[in-house]
Amino acid sequence: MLDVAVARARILEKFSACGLETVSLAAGCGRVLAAPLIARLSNPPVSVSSMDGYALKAEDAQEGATLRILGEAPAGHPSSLTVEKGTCLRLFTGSQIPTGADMVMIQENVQRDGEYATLLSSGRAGQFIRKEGQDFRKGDILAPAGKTIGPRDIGLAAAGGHIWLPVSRRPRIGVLATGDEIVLPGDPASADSIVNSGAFMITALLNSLGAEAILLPVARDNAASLSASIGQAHTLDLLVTIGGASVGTYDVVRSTLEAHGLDLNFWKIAMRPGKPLMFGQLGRTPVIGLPGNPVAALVCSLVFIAPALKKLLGQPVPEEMETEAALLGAEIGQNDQRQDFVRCRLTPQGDGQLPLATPFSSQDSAQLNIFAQSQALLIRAPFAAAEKAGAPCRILRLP
Ligand SMILES: Nc1nc2c(c(=O)[nH]1)N[C@H]1C(S)=C(S)[C@@H](COP(=O)(O)OP(=O)(O)OC[C@H]3O[C@@H](n4cnc5c(N)ncnc54)[C@H](O)[C@@H]3O)O[C@H]1N2
Ligand code: MOO
Repeated sequence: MLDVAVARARILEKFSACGLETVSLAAGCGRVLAAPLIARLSNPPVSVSSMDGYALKAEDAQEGATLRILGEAPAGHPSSLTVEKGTCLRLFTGSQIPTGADMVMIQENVQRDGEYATLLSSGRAGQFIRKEGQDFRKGDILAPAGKTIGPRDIGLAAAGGHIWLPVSRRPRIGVLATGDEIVLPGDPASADSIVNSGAFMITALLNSLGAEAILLPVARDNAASLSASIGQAHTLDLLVTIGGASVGTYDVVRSTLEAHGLDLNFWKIAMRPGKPLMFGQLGRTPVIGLPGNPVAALVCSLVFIAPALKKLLGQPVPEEMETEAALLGAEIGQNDQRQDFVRCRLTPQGDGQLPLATPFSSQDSAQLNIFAQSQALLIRAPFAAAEKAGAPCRILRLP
């Protein structure tokens, strides 16, 4: 059985960026930038006031000084007047700073009497002025290629004068559940039916990570039924099958894929859950065969498909799986030859201490309830020795 890190590397080397498209700013949130975002404007484009008040010269800003008010300039209505010594201009938050002025006195510190303003405090040059380009300047890099665009990036892009964004195309990933016993959620079910939780869970995960996951119709455990969906593989960036990957008489996924020309890269890895994982290439489309047990299917998706998806999106992928440090919340026995991904609770600890990772007593790979309550997977290397509570360990946080 193949080592998990080797399997991950063999999968990742077969993936590369799947292409670009242009989307409107309004549709950009959650997408991945395909080129650096360069500011087309400065922000603010001119120096503006950050308060409601009066623009004046710092040399006049002495407590008790009385200045003549030249007029007013609301935001969006700049004044052509020049502030000379002994004068000021009424303005508001966002108003352009008029020529000649180099500071703003807030209105709370001004007593107005008709055309005259008496200062109730002193001030200094630059006070309450947002200088032109203070936030960013035309030509600055606002966000690098590969960044997932969030709501704050949308604001930044808008302020930088962008209405169209170059983004990575959302990779099309077909998710194909297989099995005679599989029914759709809500469908009439007999006592021996199993609801297709797997495909819905994987589709949700992949969509949340930036893919366009396509829930394919459930295929039955026969070549004819599987062939209908396998025939669509060339339209996809990745085909993911669920179930039928093990050694049972009705596990026909691999043989049917091979009949369609699958170039098998590997089958079976030293991982729990996830032993029957399969990987190969059908023409130009990579195919990942996930185990049927839904927990195994999702754990394999996190470990193998999530980084492959990053590559399809043109994002950098660390060479090794990204794990975090934690402490064991309970003692744990010696591991066997499979790298273990143990469902556990995470308990935060105070004083900058690492969280405690406590395994659930049942680790059955069909138990979705325990899986949903788990916050992390405790990772145990093949043949890891027994450990006492409090020992350092590595975890993978669950989304
Ligand atoms: N003799 C052996 N038996 C098994 C082995 C083995 O090495 N030797 N491996 C076990 C392991 S590990 C796993 S994991 C399972 C995976 O087998 P398959 O990938 O062939 O999956 P199925 O047999 O089709 O299904 C397993 C289980 O999961 C249910 N299932 C399938 N698809 C879905 C879905 N979309 N949503 C929810 N549940 C699903 C299915 O009904 C079965 O109960 O094999 C072990 N056996
Ligand atoms: O992949 Mo299986 O879930 O190891 O039991």
